[in-house]
Amino acid sequence: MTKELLTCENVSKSYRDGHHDLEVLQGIQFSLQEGELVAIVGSSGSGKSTLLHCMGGLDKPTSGRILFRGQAIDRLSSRALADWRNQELGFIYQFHHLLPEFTALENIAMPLLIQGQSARQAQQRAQQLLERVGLAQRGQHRPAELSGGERQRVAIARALANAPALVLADEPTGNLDDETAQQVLELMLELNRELQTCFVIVTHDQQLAARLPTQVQLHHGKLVSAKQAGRT
Ligand SMILES: Nc1ncnc2c1ncn2[C@@H]1O[C@H](COP(=O)(O)OP(=O)(O)OP(=O)(O)O)[C@@H](O)[C@H]1O
Repeated sequence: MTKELLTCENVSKSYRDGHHDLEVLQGIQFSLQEGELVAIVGSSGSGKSTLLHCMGGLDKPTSGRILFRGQAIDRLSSRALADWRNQELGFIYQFHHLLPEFTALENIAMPLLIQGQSARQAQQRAQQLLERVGLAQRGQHRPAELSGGERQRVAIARALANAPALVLADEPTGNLDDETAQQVLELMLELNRELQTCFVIVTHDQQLAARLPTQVQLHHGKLVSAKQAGRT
């Protein structure tokens, strides 16, 4: 049986633009199930990143609610929101956002240290994750010493460090050549199956989106379709 993980309930977001309100998201309504794999697609400026940021509690809807396992995240104090993000969410960005002065291993261990794990525990977990993403021998390299694909693998490992229920990825392959993008996508598909972690992947790439079982399409801030493979 599927269980609801996150629900966008009539989510709208607008920004003040001089004397006008710029409506970036309008009445978005959909639910993610535990362990689901979803693409958010739409042309540039359609509101994909804004929606992802609202889902991750990095931005607040102007109206509507985001519920995580039934609890409205906008009701959380900023401290509770930060704890929620730490425990339940992982983020992957187009540009890896790894800390340049730290090694791959240290970058992955960082969220665990912040959570209060011992250095030894954090290192062990980081090493396991490095092995899982195929970079067992690269732990001591700094981001500048890794290829673009390797950096994204480290970013994926870091996003999974806390064993989150939900990973939000904003154009995770947008900066990679086609072959590397395919490999990085395959890795995310495998990890979704293995760990039952829900992945939401924002992408411009229709071919990549077609590999995912569910696609949510935005057009000018409105949800125009939510397609599920194998369902009508
Ligand atoms: N902080 C902000 N203040 C004002 N306008 C904003 C802000 N953030 C986003 N916007 C506007 O909201 C709209 C949607 O932006 P968003 O980044 O969500 O789109 P996107 O679909 O992710 O685009 P892209 O694919 O190019 O990254 C754009 O018109 C953008 O200019």
